This record gives sequence, structure tokens and C-alpha cells, in this order.
Amino acid sequence: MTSEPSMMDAGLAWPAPAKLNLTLRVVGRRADGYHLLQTVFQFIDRCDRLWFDLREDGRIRRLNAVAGVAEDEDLTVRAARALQQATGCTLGADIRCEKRLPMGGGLGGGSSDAATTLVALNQLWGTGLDEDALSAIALPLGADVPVFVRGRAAWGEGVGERLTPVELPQPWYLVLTPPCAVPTRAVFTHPQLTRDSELITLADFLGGDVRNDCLPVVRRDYPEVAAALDCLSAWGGGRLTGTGACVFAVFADRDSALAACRQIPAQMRGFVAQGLNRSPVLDRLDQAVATG
Ligand SMILES: C[C@@](CO)(OP(=O)(O)O)[C@H](O)COP(=O)(O)OP(=O)(O)OC[C@H]1O[C@@H](n2ccc(N)nc2=O)[C@H](O)[C@@H]1O
Ligand SMILES: Nc1ncnc2c1ncn2[C@@H]1O[C@H](COP(=O)(O)OP(=O)(O)O)[C@@H](O)[C@H]1O
Repeated sequence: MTSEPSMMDAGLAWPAPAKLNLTLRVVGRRADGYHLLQTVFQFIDRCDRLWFDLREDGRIRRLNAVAGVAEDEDLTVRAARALQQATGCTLGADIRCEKRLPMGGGLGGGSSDAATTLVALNQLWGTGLDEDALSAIALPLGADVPVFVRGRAAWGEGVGERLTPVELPQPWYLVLTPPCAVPTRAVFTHPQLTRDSELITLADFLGGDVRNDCLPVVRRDYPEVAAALDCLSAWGGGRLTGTGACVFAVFADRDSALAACRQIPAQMRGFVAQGLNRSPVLDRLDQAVATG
């Protein structure tokens, strides 16, 4: 079990934070198969880290390997190319990404890497797109990418692109990372997935209406996730983020989260992190703007 070091340790890196879905209701399905959701996104201070070196020759290269992800499929590379295409920018970049967030974990790491690439290169290339324009490029890369571009905790509707910023408490979370990946697509194509949850309002969520419609099918098909959920039963029960595999419990302060963390069986992996209503990528952008 680990706790996140301060962002001050990140040097010149650009952070790509994880998100948690504090609730996730599947309320319908579009003609193209995408599901309509009601969800609440909050960031946590656990991040991938990215570095960008500009190139004059227009090439986009990924310098690190990512297990199972070819360079051309990497969301950082796709994001950079999408920004080039949208703006006609002739500059390129060498991209290095230190992966710290599990893939297929429901923490949105790949989506966050893509968003950080858009935000960083828009600044470093001087392409000058505003947040709305960047979000429009973000959405085709993944339903989760716009919330990371906007960088504010949000009530999300549609496929997750209709975002209303929300100010939430910023508690501490114990996040368990079961040793399995749950592909988002596998959950959304599951015949037993609930797809007709009643619509609620943000006020209902704030009043305690919290659920994740993906949980029953994920719990049943992934015993590693079920074990992690059971581990958190002593702390009010585990909750699933996104389509999983990661699960979390909520704590009022860091010490209680760390104390719970110490009681988790040694073979169970996880970490303690704080909820954030503002993404650290916005602070890094401010810093880049201030230093030119
Ligand atoms: C479910 C959520 C909740 O935050 O998170 P994750 O568990 O993936 O982190 C997201 O909506 C995921 O967003 P993201 O991971 O960007 O998904 P995408 O790449 O756009 O879609 C992956 C696949 O999931 C399905 N999909 C995704 C989103 C959605 N609203 N309806 C869907 O049916 C589609 O089949 C799509 O081919
Ligand atoms: N830079 C990247 N980091 C993580 N995953 C990536 C990346 N580029 C592409 N992917 C693909 O996106 C998938 C979803 O990754 P991720 O966003 O981390 O999980 P989730 O959608 O469950 O939150 C991965 O399984 C991988 O195939």
C-alpha cells in the first residue's frame, strides 16, 4: 500500500490524475450502442506523469512502452495527432508517459493521459484552443476524456460529455486495485447490465442516492473484484468506480484511510488518495502559462 507523494516531486512533469465515479447510473442506450449515463466524477491525487519534448519535424512519437498498447493506438499519440489535425500545427512531440494508474481499472488513466496531452500541447505548441474546442477534440477519443480536459469535478450526463461542475467534499479514499482488468466494452455489452435506471437529479445524489449499475455484473464475473469489495465491508462497503476493476471506500481524513489500509490483507494491492474538485493538470497549466 502506498500514499501519493506531493505533486511538488513531479518536477517538470504534467500530471494525469485518476477519477472516481462516485455514482454511475445507466439510464438508456443511444442508437449507436453507446449508453446514456448519470454519473459524478471526482479526481484523486494519484496520477500518471507525462513529459513532452517539442519536435520541429511534425512527428509524434511515444518514447515509453505500454504493455498491450501499440504506439499508434496509445491515447497520448492519438490525442496529439487529433490536435495537430484540428489546428494545422506543424510542430510534433516526443511523449513520455510514466504509467502509475492501472489500465482497465475504471480510474480513467488512458483518458486522463489523452486529456493531459491535449492541454499540454495546446499550450506548448501555442495552438490557443479554448476549453470548449479542446473538449470537442477530446470526446471522439473517449467518453471520459472531456471531464479531464475541463478539470473540474462534475455531474455528467449523456455519454459523460454533458458536464456540470460541482463542489463536493474532498474526502480521503482507500482504493483497491484488483489484479484484473475489466474492459469497459465487456460491461456495456453484458446482457444482464441494468440499462433503465430511473433518472435522478444532482440533489438526489447529494442527498445520498449512490449506486453503480455496473456493480452486479462485474462482481459476478470478476472474483478478484468481489474479493476487494468484501475487503471493504468493514468500512461501509466497497464501491466500484466506472466499470471497475477498482473499488474504493470513503474516509473523513487521511489517518483513518491509512489505518484501514494497514488492515487490508497483504496480498490486496491499493493506495490512499484524496478527492480533488480541481484537477492538478489545471495547476500545471497555470504554471506553464506563468513561466512562458
Ligand atoms: C464507464 C466510464 C464511466 O466514467 O468509465 P471507465 O470505467 O471506462 O473508466 C466511461 O463512461 C467510459 O469512458 P471511456 O473509457 O472513455 O469509454 P470509450 O473509450 O468511449 O468507450 C469504450 C466502449 O465502452 C462502451 N461505452 C462507453 C461509454 C458509454 N457511455 N457507453 C458505452 O456503451 C462502448 O462500447 C465503447 O466502445
Ligand atoms: N496511454 C494509455 N494508458 C492506458 N490505457 C491506454 C492508453 N492508451 C490506450 N489505452 C487503452 O485504453 C484502455 C482503457 O484504459 P484506462 O483508461 O486506463 O482504463 P478505464 O477505461 O478502465 O478507466 C486500456 O486497456 C488500453 O487498451
